[in-house]
Amino acid sequence: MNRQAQRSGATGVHHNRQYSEHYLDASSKWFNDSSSNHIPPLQDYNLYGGGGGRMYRSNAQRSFNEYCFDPATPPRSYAIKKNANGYGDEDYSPRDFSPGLLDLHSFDTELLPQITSSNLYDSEPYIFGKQTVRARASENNVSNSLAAADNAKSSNVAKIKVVVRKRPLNKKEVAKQEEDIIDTVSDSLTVHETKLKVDLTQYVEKHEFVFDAVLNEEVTNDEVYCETVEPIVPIIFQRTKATCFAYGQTGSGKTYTMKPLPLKASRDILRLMHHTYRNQGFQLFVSFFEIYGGKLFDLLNGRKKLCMREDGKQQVCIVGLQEYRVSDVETIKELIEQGNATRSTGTTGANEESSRSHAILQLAIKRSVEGNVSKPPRVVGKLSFIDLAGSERGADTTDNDKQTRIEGAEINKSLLALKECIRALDNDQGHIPFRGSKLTEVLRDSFVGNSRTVMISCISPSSGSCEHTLNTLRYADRVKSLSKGNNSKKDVLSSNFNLKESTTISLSSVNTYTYEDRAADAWPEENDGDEFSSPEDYCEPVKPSWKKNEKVEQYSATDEKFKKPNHQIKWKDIPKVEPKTVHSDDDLTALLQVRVGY
Ligand SMILES: Nc1ncnc2c1ncn2[C@@H]1O[C@H](COP(=O)(O)OP(=O)(O)OP(=O)(O)O)[C@@H](O)[C@H]1O
Repeated sequence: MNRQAQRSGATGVHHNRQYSEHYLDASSKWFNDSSSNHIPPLQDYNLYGGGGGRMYRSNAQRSFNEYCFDPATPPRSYAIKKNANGYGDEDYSPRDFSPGLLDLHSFDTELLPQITSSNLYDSEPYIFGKQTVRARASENNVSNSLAAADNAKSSNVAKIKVVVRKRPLNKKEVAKQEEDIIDTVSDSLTVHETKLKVDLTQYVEKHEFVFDAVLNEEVTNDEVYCETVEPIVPIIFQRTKATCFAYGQTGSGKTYTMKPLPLKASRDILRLMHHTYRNQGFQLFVSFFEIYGGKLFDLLNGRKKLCMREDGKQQVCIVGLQEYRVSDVETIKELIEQGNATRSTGTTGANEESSRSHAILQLAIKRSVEGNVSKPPRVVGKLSFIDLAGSERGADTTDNDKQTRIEGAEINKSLLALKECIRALDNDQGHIPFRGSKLTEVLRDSFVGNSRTVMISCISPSSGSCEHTLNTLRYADRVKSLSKGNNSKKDVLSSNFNLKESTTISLSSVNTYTYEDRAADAWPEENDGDEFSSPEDYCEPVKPSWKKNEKVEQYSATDEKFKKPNHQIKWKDIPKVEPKTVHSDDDLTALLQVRVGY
């Protein structure tokens, strides 16, 4: 039984995979991939703490010490802590030692050149202790086959995967009697938008979307990790750069979703380093910085201002960024916590603890060239986590102060630049405007060359956020089209499918929630940061009126009309929809226009 099936069974969540013809190719790649997980179980890793593993641990420690006390590297103090299993772990507090280099500009950021399989696994830059040649040879054989499996796996991982995560209604939304207007079935979701006709009767317009995965409000952060990042972890050992980023309106759950992912990924990376790639000399480095107001700040070095440069090979270098070489999960946890605490947050009209910056946490796998430890190690692969600042509408910012509005304008400017890049990639344009913003310069890696990208679009289920939600989903849909190759005709079709699969249902007899009410309550004046502080705070979703309505059911997502996206279909009662809503491909452009008034 594959993991998906197990998960569905365990949680009762909806994830039964059904792929429409349109999406089978890319999605099934991921499906195949995630169903065959070669990462050894966590227990295997823990075993290294005792028995036969001890030799490895002490050897690893020696190797690490050798590195740390290399004359080229400033000496560090460190403390031995006991880990959960009672075994000693080097635990380097970020404050206890100076970081392991890194002026990225000062050395080659190019990926380590391709190493032939025999080279890779025969060479031993770090020869550990008293292992016999035979033992090493047999270990290398195991590593070879596991690594070969990872190689095969990496080629099956789609270049871009788009996942949508719906959060639960929060207390405030429930108190305002806002409804859950998002219906999820398998990998599709339907947004039920309440609208008014010219004669002021209400109707519901349905918008249907299909993505690589749709995660509903019951899905845990662990499951989000399994669906999104876990499949790309092994491939960063295969000379690949991978990026996971969260996109969505402020307060939609981006930080909540992104925060746990790097630590979970580090755990898997270390497990691979200590198991599949044991004795191969791979090293793990962590860096964490933010883009705030178009400037870069090092979150692991007292918010030191950083400088971004492009070298002759168009490689982006972040001058002065400090990286920490890490070898245990606890240290990574401390670093991540330190970085998160240093991040710029603020209160907006929409979220009390809003991230006002784009935060970028990078896990880099490095390896010394041909085992030459005297040279600085070179990047083999990189996994970047980007928690984008929330997108906002001008309408949401009326009660924000000037600083917050300027921040918002800057955020939207960079998100627009990102959209421009995506559009250019989508159209297969020769020139991709990566230089449009600092954000896109950093993200350049994610979209070119041998790269993999996972976009997690976070949405709120509430009726008051409907417009935001549709904007986010259309944006995600655009990104999704990139994963289908550069067949623009096909892309147009798939986009049209998502945009046109909407219909209208008269709700005048059922829905008493007026347009004016909705406009007034479009977004809470302020968001209580503790609204989700404990599981008890989750609110039992109110059964939405469209779910109670018989007429609505007859137009459900399983309707034949939805199954076959036939653009000749003439929907009954389709009113003239405001162009802003229908043709919102340029939502971010519209956002910027709103901001011109500043
Ligand atoms: N899936 C979820 N389950 C439970 N609580 C959630 C979920 N998603 C978000 N929340 C809660 O919603 C609130 C807002 O989430 P979060 O801060 O992650 O939003 P955000 O999109 O990062 O906002 P901003 O862009 O303003 O930083 C937080 O209190 C968070 O705990």
